[in-house]
Amino acid sequence: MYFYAMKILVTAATTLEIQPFIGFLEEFRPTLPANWEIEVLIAGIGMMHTAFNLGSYLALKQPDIAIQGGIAGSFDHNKELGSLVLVAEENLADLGAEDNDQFKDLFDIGLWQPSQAPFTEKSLVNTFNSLPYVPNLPKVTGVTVNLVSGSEPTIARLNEKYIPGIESMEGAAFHYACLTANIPFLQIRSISNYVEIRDKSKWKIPLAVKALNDELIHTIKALVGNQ
Ligand SMILES: O=C(O)c1cccc(C(=O)CC[C@H]2O[C@@H](n3cnc4c(=O)[nH]cnc43)[C@H](O)[C@@H]2O)c1
Repeated sequence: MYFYAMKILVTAATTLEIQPFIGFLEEFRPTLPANWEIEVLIAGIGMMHTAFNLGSYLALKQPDIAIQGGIAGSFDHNKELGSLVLVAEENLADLGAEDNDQFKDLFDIGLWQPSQAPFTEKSLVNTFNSLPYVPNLPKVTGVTVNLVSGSEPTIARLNEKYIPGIESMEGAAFHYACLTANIPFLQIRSISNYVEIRDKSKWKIPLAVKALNDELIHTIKALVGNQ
């Protein structure tokens, strides 16, 4: 017998990334406990689309938990393509000013303060620790960019400044929206490629999508099971 209601949002940039999960949900939804809802939002690629679409959704629907799933680039070449990570904190890694050959973010140039809400010491940290289930995955720092990194100087700069595990184009917008709206969240990423000089032939998108979707399905089943 289930006594409480639960609304869960699963969001991704593209349909391609979570198509298998969408298929699973069609069959799983009728078996959900009464008063449970699981919805999918395809928010679009990049921070602008994610911030607007997710912000609008959260304001209207106010889910209890939000999960962002997506593929990502790994800075760590020891991580296998198709492996999964949980993003513990996010950084906006290309919002700022160029000072000759130096990049300065908005904290460096004093336009933002390191602990202004919802930041914790310059990062968008997932500070929620009361979710009923958290996947047991390696926790990493994410950087979010508008321009996918594909040159040695850029990769070196990001490694030095943020010590990131992964790079995406939406993670920081997701953390920002959920922290601001006070909605507990998880960002699960599956490694499709290494962050390196662009060579799309080396990307393993189907492998990463399969791993991501298996994990999303497992996470939803665990959340329902842990109610
Ligand atoms: O063709 C390209 O050069 C290209 C570059 C980045 C992403 C794509 C995609 O088709 C996927 C978009 C989606 O993937 C995430 N993603 C995956 N790997 C990376 C990365 O190394 N750096 C940043 N983002 C990445 C991203 O979140 C996008 O939503 C094609």
